[in-house]
Amino acid sequence: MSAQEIHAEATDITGNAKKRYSAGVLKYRQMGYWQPDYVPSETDTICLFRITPQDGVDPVEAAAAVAGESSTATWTVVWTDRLTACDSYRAKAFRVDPVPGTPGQYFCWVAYDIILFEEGSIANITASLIGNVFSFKPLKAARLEDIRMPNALIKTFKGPPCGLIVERERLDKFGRPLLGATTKPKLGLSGRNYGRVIYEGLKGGLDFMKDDENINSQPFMHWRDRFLYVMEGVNKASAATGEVKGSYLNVTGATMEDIYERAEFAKELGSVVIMVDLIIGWSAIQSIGNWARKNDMIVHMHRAGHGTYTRQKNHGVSFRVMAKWLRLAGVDHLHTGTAVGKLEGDPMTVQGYYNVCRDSYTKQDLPRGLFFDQDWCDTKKVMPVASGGIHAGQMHQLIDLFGDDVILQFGGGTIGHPAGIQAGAVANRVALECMVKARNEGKDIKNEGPEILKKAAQTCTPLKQALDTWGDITFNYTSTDTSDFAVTPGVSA
Ligand SMILES: O=C(COP(=O)(O)O)[C@H](O)[C@H](O)COP(=O)(O)O
Ligand SMILES: [Mg+2]
Repeated sequence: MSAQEIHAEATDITGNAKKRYSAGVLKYRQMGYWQPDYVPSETDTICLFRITPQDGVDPVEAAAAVAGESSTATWTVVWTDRLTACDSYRAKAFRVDPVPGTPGQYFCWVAYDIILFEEGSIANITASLIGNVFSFKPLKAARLEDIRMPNALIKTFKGPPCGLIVERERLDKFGRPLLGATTKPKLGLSGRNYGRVIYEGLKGGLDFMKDDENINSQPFMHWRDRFLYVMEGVNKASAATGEVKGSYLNVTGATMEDIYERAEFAKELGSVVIMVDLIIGWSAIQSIGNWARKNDMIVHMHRAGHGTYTRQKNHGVSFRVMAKWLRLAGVDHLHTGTAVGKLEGDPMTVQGYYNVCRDSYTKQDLPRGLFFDQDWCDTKKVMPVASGGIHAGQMHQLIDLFGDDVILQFGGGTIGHPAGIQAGAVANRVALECMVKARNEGKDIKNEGPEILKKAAQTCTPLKQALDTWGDITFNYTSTDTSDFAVTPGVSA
């Protein structure tokens, strides 16, 4: 059946109210969820889903079902639709294209009226867009690839409590990426030993230290102990270096009451930053964002667990969508990948996540996985965090890929240094500063980077030791999540 025939059939049925609302089962496209002539309005949200229909299921009907199940539909006609402005409330699938080079998969575009979403609530948006529809039997798999949210919806969110511009002002650090490190081992250190690691890292030249994702309040170190020793380390290092220093105190806990109690104590101790993990959930993230806004606190967001649903290309949600929602929900830092480190990340796809965090206006950029223009309406910018298996020997690649507005975090790549933690931090700071200087002088750091590092190492033993230890370490594996398009139509590569 051609698109015109499908459209004619749907119009015929929707035009005939008796037939449309007679009890029984109709195809989703006959119920009005497929409208190939629909032109999305300025206030619509547009989603791009990648769908894999079951064998024998018509892709157009599958797309209509996605629109139906993520908005108003159920499996059969219900007369109560007629008690509503159902023509507006229905989401509309309006375009279906085969995924290039991937038989059996289709991209489908679905438009949602603004009336469908509660203002300022990511929980509500996700309940529709990545809710029941992902378990729908006629689909083998589905993935929310990208989303365009209208200005009217964007303006209902408060966004990052601090934002990257104000963060730099509070820290008094400009013109270079910030440096951090995740404390290792992840679990098991006592409070006093933990505080020592914090001091060493900051004193050696890092701007931030960081709690790991799974450290909360275990028997080996209760949270108050951790906070007290960490802040002792932060204060001593600030005094010794004359720089503002911070350590992301992980306030993640079992309940919102625990989270608030930990955040209040972090504030009382004078910390500039707290941390939460994605696993606390959307409502908790928005709540801690509100708390941070009131208390002038930077919120660091770790994203542990996202790979369970963002990594596979055929099912789940793209991290670019998660990044858009997290920016609106209200976080200041967001782990967005390294491309060169130990964890999943195709360089172009990862750059797409960075753009979503830092753009004032995101332009369509298919090679980076960005399907839509997105106006951020002056929502503050999120500081992206590159972390996971990176070391000083990759400094040129990291700066070339991500620029200055990024936090580069070397956990093992600081604490595993053969001459100790301070030496690890010195190596990273010297590698960073020599690379920024070279770039500012107009050097081609992408190609000359290894030489620039080698030269700096002649007068910096810790950097020499870092390069000798890790210089050859790479993680060259095929990425799972890559773009389906080499170039954006109309834009030369
Ligand atoms: O502990 C680390 C990194 O430690 P190390 O520097 O020793 O590898 C973080 O949990 C990862 O960055 C998370 O991954 P992502 O940043 O991709 O969410
Ligand atoms: Mg970790």
